[in-house]
Amino acid sequence: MAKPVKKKKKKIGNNNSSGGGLKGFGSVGGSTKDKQVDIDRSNEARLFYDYMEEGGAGDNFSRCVIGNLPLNNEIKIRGIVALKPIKKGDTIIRIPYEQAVNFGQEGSDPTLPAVAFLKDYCETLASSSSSSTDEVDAIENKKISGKASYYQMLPKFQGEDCMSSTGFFSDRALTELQYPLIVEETEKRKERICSRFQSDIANNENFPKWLDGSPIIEDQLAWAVWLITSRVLTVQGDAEEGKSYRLLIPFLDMCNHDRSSPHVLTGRAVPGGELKVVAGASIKEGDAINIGYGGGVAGNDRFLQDYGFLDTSSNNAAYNMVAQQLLGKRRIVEGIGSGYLMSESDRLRTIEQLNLTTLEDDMNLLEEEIDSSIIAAYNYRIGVKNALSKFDDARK
Ligand SMILES: C[S@@+](CC[C@H](N)C(=O)[O-])C[C@H]1O[C@@H](n2cnc3c(N)ncnc32)[C@H](O)[C@@H]1O
Repeated sequence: MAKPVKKKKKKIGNNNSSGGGLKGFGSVGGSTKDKQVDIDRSNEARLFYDYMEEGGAGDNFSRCVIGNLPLNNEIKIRGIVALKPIKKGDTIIRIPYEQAVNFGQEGSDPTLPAVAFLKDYCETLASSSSSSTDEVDAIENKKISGKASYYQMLPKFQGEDCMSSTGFFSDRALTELQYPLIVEETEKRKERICSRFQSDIANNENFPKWLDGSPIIEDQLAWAVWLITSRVLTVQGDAEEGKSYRLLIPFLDMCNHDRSSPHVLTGRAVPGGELKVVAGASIKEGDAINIGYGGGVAGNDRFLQDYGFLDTSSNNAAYNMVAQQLLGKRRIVEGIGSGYLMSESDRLRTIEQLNLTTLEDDMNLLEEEIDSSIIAAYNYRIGVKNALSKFDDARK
């Protein structure tokens, strides 16, 4: 009897595949190389692509993949890169709603979704690698599968990325910002983390353990809060329901920020829905697929607290926004005083702090400094002072 012909499952990462699969793994053409993009060919990434394909999102990887992209002349960061030209108006990324992780309705306290995330993260990774607590071993032996393969791709606890947000700054680095409202909001967020940790985790014997079996510590909740503020998107639900939800959207959450990005985010948090990035301009092979964070209205006060980097795109627009707040010409977007103009007393005490050193002093201090948080603090106050002086010059 003839053997039944088995339908071969198309495997992502197979270099011979055309269309679907991960065409780019071995075959990205010249321009990607010219742009110095290293495509992520790790086992971890392949397992993640398999998971996405199983959930119906495999077509994305014929258009774009994860790579390390040059951010400026010095460093590269992980992001999404185009594998082929994409026309304006075409879909770049398309993720079924069912593959997103929904942390409930939008709200101003990030510790709530962070607790939900931390619980899911620990449970998902524990059940996936139950026979091994060693992450590397688990990946190499392909024990990581399903959603765990996505969680495995997230920036790690105590990794460099999260340490650059103000929640992880030393007291000295916070002081060096010369910006009291950031210091106060950071402290308020830390207090919230502390009380949420006590109420929902420390005294809850049913809360899952960390990956190595030890009880969860407060710093792990702080890391989860940073993951929420830096990666979760607020997406509207059903049009009639009128609610918005906080979604962690695999793959789409690997797009970096560029204020001038023309690409558009669309979609709804509804069963059967799709979350998309649509090309707002034509894309060339090797281009980074960036999106604009913070709805285009967030300044560097928010970027440093929520994402852990300073936005210098679009002629330092993110610094100009902070300067406009300080001059009473722009409302505060989020955090302390949200929705209002900065009070006169807050403006005065901030300007007083910024006047403690001159721009020249700051540039000299920056040159000597090696601590990355203090470097970020100096860069922040230099950026704000430069923006303030531009407005001053314009007034003269
Ligand atoms: C939504 S994630 C984007 C993907 C992320 N690079 C990754 O590897 O998972 C947001 C984080 O990426 C980094 N990031 C995004 N855009 C950036 C930019 N323009 N400059 C510096 N870091 C950026 C920051 O660490 C930020 O908190």
